[in-house]
Amino acid sequence: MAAVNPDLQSERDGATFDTNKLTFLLDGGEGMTERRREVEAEALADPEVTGGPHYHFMSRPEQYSDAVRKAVHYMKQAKTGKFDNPADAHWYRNTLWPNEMAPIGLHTTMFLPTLENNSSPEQKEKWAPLAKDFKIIGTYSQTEMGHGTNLKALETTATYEPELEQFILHSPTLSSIKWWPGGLGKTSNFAVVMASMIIKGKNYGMHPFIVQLRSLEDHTVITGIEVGDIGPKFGFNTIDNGYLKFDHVRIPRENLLMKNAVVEPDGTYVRIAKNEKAAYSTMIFVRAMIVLEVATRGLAQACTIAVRYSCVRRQSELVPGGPEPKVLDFQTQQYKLLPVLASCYAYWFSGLFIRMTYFQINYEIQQGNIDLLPELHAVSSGLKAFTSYGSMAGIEQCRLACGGHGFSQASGLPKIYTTMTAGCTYEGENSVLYLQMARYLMKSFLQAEKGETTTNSVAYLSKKNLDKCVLGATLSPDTIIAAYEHRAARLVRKAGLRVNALEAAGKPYHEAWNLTSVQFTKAAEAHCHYFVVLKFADTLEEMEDEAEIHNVLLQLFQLYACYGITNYAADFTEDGFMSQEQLDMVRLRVLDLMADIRPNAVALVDSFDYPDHILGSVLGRYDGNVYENLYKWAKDSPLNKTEVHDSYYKYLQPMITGKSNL
Ligand SMILES: CCCCCCCCCC/C=C\CCCCCCC/C=C/C(=O)SCCNC(=O)CCNC(=O)[C@H](O)C(C)(C)COP(=O)(O)OP(=O)(O)OC[C@H]1O[C@@H](n2cnc3c(N)ncnc32)[C@H](O)[C@@H]1OP(=O)(O)O
Ligand SMILES: Cc1cc2nc3c(=O)[nH]c(=O)nc-3n(C[C@H](O)[C@H](O)[C@H](O)COP(=O)(O)OP(=O)(O)OC[C@H]3O[C@@H](n4cnc5c(N)ncnc54)[C@H](O)[C@@H]3O)c2cc1C
Repeated sequence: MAAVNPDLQSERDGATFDTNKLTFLLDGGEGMTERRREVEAEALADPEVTGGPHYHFMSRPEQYSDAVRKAVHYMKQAKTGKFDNPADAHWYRNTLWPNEMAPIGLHTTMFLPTLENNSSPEQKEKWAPLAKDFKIIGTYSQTEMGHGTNLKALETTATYEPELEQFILHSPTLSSIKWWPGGLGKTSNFAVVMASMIIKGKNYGMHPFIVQLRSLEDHTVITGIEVGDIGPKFGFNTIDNGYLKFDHVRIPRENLLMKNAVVEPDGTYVRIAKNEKAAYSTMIFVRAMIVLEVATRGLAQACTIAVRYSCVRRQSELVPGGPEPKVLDFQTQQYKLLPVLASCYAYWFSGLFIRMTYFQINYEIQQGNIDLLPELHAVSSGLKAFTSYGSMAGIEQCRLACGGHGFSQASGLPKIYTTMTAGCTYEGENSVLYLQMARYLMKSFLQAEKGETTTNSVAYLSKKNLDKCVLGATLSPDTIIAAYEHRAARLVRKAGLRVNALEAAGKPYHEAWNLTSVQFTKAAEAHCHYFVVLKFADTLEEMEDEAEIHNVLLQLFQLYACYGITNYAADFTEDGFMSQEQLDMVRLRVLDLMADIRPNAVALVDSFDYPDHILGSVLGRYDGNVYENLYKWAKDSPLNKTEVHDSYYKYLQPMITGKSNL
């Protein structure tokens, strides 16, 4: 192993805390870290994982094909039961496909969970083992060319025919063609297809059906089905997002997944689920997972790259005539990166929270208690939107902080960005999800107005909030939380009152809502911001015996909160809640906190504990040996395989010399 760049080593030597211990906290315990490292180490030692062709030097068809090679490698091992623990499987896949979508990604994250959570016990017994053993490979096929958001408008029909006890799947229009599902184009042989169910002329809305798409013998497409890849995208090169068209394809009645609703042989429809949105359950699962597994990890990787590089990169002068400083010593560079680093930690703790909450509430839902479903739907929707947007913006900030080299694929940042930014759109477009949360906020506001107590994430709405901000220079968590509560409660109330006023002025509710929806998305964002601040503070409060780590996390918490206040200053000040003096103090504290955190910046990103293979970055290498590896990267570029490129003979030579050697 090459010696560590002294500029990076000195950073590590100067850290005030043990990075390992912080890693344990992030992973959820020392045992979890150890197990993750074991899984990663095994994967990293396997040439099938690390030895393939260079991702960036392949064409897209090659990238897809190589990802399928890896998928087969994964499936062979999974079949042995090696990855029966979901966490192990997850760590292994992250190492196998760093910042890439696996062609079987939808199989593991949506197809299998939908079979498990939406099937009757008999169906589960039939289908889940086939899927777990990869005897069938499936995807989740919901979105259509014409509709992704508005699920009530899905046009694919599943029309029941009692005589033959079959459903007939059909795509009646161009816009009804299924469009986007991952792994659909070339990889999957099965899909859960979401279609509007029609019985005796009545439309019962979207229901899940399990449908075979391709032969299990030779992968040829089943008669009546047309399926293919939708072409190159902004990113997601390794996955075949696909299209799917049905021409009166018949499937047995039993292929309706019947946990939530049953269709009897004579066509009688029986609803079982207490909540009519039960069929939406897989989306809640994925939204809850996106917060930590997509948004936060993408941002943490980008931060690792940019912070390490900023301690290796020397440029310009700080002291006139003096040596070139590390660029992280410029205050403006700290302002670019350290608030983003603080966001990473803030999102991480909310991600841990929503993951745990999802599993707890889903367990209750499976037992038939759906009381907390609206809370889970609202919080998972809001946090997905809030963190994916914050991460997208933060990754771009990291790229800008790396100057010219940030623009190279060698930085690893474009790949992280394009993979992560898709998370702002898929699984519910962010504005749409904020508006879902807003519905919940509006209801809670009305409850609070009636003097009822609101609970869980919206408990603060029925509390008496402070009229004046008591935030002082010590930035105690309680005063920070109170400020964020006040802001969110005020924005929710303002939006709620406007809806009421517009209605009172004669507007129908839907119009009043639309005319208030910008305010409501801002209120939802403010609510999420408060919630993330709160979960960070809760983590600090629950921490045991780790004074050094507590210290640096408290600084990050304060930086996250103060930076948020300065960015949304008007929200905190315009009603006279926070004074100009307090705002000025907060602005200065941001600068002080950056100076306090600066010596620990590298240790804070090291604590994320990403192996170089996962980062995929020359700039963010653990050893900091950036320049020699940038040079090597360039030499490996396919354009440098020959001294004179073919295009010279084809185009330039005839123009320059008037003759051609071809
Ligand atoms: C220890 C380590 C362990 C590690 C293990 C981890 C393993 C995890 C690995 C996973 C890792 C990462 C995952 C990333 C993988 C990413 C791949 C994803 C690829 C992408 C896939 C997709 O995009 S699939 C398609 C997704 N599509 C959507 O999201 C569509 C968005 N639209 C909707 O959801 C709805 O149509 C919408 C909510 C917008 C409106 O619905 P509609 O039917 O019109 O309903 P409304 O009338 O508006 O509302 C009626 C009431 O229903 C409530 N409601 C809506 N949705 C839900 C819901 N889902 N659940 C509950 N309730 C819902 C709504 O709030 C209304 O209620 P109200 O009371 O009337 O207000
Ligand atoms: C990379 C990627 C992977 C995907 N994978 C899958 C998959 O595996 N399976 C699958 O089924 N789907 C998948 N999708 C589809 C994805 O779920 C949808 O694209 C997403 O839900 C957004 O829906 P849409 O495309 O219809 O956007 P639209 O709804 O058309 O959004 C366009 C604009 O309209 C606005 N808008 C729409 N409705 C409203 C409203 N009610 N109020 C206010 N504004 C509104 C939006 O905010 C947005 O600005 C994937 C998409 C991507 C990009």
